[in-house]
Amino acid sequence: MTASIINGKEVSQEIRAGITEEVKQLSEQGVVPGLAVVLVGEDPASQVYVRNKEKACHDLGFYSEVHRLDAGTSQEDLLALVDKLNKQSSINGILVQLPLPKHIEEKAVIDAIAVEKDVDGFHPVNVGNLVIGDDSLLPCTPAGVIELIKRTGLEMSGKHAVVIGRSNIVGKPVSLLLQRENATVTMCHSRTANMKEITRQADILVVAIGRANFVDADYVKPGAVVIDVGMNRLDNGKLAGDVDFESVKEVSGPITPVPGGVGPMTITMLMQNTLIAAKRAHGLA
Ligand SMILES: Nc1nc2c(c(=O)[nH]1)N[C@@H](CN(C=O)c1ccc(C(=O)N[C@@H](CCC(=O)O)C(=O)O)cc1)CN2
Repeated sequence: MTASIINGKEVSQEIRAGITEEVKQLSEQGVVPGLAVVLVGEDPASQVYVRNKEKACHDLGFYSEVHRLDAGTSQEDLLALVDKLNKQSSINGILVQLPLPKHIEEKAVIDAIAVEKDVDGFHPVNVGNLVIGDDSLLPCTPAGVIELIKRTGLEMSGKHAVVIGRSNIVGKPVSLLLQRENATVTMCHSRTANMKEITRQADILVVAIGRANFVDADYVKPGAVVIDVGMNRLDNGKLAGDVDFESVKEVSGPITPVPGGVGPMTITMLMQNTLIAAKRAHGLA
């Protein structure tokens, strides 16, 4: 039997409809959420993502600023801009598009963003709050993964979730968020022995290993929910996930495609975080 497909675009639209409503209500109190996006250099994919963020702000009624800086911009100048945005009251969220050019230290820039404006959820204080279970701005892609699993109707509590990948921006935070939902979580990575034996026990399988079509049907327990966070650009220009969708969908339960699965959720959760940050800034959350 072929699995049902989890449509990330549709879920995004539903969430955005809710955000639009909240923005309308906030505007009656004179509050407009504001997002600043900073892009350094001309990476083509980053340019597309930044344009999409700008469009999302426009569509949802947010105030937005996009700062496009030369590839040769110094770290000092970038930090000065972040400092200025930290102090700007019309800005509730600051996002520095990654990757940055090699001469700029990513960590120095992330650490410089005010914790309450860190709508990427990458600042060490937000990461620490996530670890100890305190309120924090959640990283967008992992938050999107949890939202998509919820939409399948599967109760995560007590289920075995296996996460393939241990990156700071996806694997680690996703595993923490799954634990928060009371799932029993196992993490696998490039050095895991007998990976298939472990993944075949998963009721929920989240794949974020960065290798095109790595997971095939042999890795998957029949009926398991499969979430593919991979985005690999192939030599033919096409986008492939970390999951071999055609093979896996024959055995799995609900499954996300690439494109059209987790990807669209990333920008939507960013907008959600900016809304939360704006409400907190005005004592409304
Ligand atoms: N500061 C940040 N930088 C980067 C992040 C991030 O969350 N914060 N994530 C990625 C890029 N990204 C958003 O910035 C992003 C990636 C992919 C998508 C998306 O909608 N993907 C589509 C396919 C798009 C395509 O065809 O290329 C999909 O999967 O359907 C949105 C946002 C790295 N940098």
